Amino acid sequence: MGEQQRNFQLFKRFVVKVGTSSVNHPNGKPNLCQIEGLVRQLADLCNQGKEVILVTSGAIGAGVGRLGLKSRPKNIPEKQAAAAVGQGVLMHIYEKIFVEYGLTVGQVLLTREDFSDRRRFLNARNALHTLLRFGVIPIINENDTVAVDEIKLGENDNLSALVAGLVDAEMLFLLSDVDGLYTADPRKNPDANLIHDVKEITTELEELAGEAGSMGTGGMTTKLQAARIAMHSGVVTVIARSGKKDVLRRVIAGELEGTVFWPLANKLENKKKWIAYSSTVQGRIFVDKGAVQALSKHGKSLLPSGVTGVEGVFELGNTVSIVNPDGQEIAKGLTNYSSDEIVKIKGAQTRDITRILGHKDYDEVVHRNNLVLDL
Ligand SMILES: Nc1ncnc2c1ncn2[C@@H]1O[C@H](COP(=O)(O)OP(=O)(O)O)[C@@H](O)[C@H]1O
Ligand SMILES: N[C@@H](CCC(=O)OP(=O)(O)O)C(=O)O
Repeated sequence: MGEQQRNFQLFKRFVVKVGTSSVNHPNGKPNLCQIEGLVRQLADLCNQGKEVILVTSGAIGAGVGRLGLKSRPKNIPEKQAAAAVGQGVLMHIYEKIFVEYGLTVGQVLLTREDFSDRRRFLNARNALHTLLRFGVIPIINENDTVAVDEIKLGENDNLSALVAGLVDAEMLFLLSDVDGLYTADPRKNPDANLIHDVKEITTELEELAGEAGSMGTGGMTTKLQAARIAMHSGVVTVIARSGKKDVLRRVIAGELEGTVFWPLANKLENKKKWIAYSSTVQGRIFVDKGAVQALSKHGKSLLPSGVTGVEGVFELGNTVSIVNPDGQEIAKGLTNYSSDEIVKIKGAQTRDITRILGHKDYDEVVHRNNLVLDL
């Protein structure tokens, strides 16, 4: 991607995420004008031969509206119930409007586990690719009715970035009730300025990101998390205002709209993308300074000799976090040995693994092909 070359017309596959604040009015009733405008734009992209995947929030909000609740529920069972009602309301509206444009939609409800379990991840990927092959527009939301806290993402920014990685999209839109990322929350600071381009998500930038408005969940914090995942996955991400007329067409044509997050030069290959952002970390492996050097500077695998400790209970093939002597995570990877085995072989030479464990399937605790640095 050329320097600041804002022209995305050649892109074929787009993930468009629309937040609660764009889909619902503050009372929870659907914002039909906004939904209609969005569907019209998505339909027009399809008419140009492009593929679109819609990630939509708003089920809980719509459930609140339909049930006539006074406010958004705080406890999980009520959120689950509101989502069960609201998801149907939402899909009914989308289906009705998309059909007017001659397009077919398919509902896909995902949970965290659909990403963290490699088999389910590949299943979801196959299903989505098949929907696209059939010319269907997948409409995705988190499966709020069954997703309890432990398996919940809780907001759709991260979900949409994982979906963009899952379907190998070229561009991710995070449509919200704000023009993009500002130097401060524009609701609280009217002098804040819009940032047009981001090439790296630094800690200074993260400090600019504030909380959600009255309806949304994640605010700018989760949008930056999503942008980081997308940047590492080679996906261009744009935060823009959903209510602006023809915003998708204008951004794609290269107009100076929203905040564009540019992908990093070295995008992660598929398996590493999954290790870094989708899989669930099951434990931590502590390493010494020499191992940090070997991994970070010389692209080596992690050998038992560099391991100083283990935390958590995990099995062969699980994802682990690799931690330096200062307690900072330096990498994630798939382990070749269980936590019990690593306790026994930590600090040992590879030639001693068989003597200690009675078997040796691998020299490396984590092979460099299954290791992701620069998270
Ligand atoms: N630095 C910032 N730049 C822009 N918006 C910000 C910033 N910090 C916090 N926000 C808030 O984030 C809100 C959008 O996030 P959120 O309410 O979660 O929307 P959505 O439902 O679209 O995901 C904006 O309305 C804004 O008030
Ligand atoms: N899955 C939830 C979305 C939660 C939420 O508020 O998300 P967002 O508006 O993207 O911050 C729903 O449909 O209500």
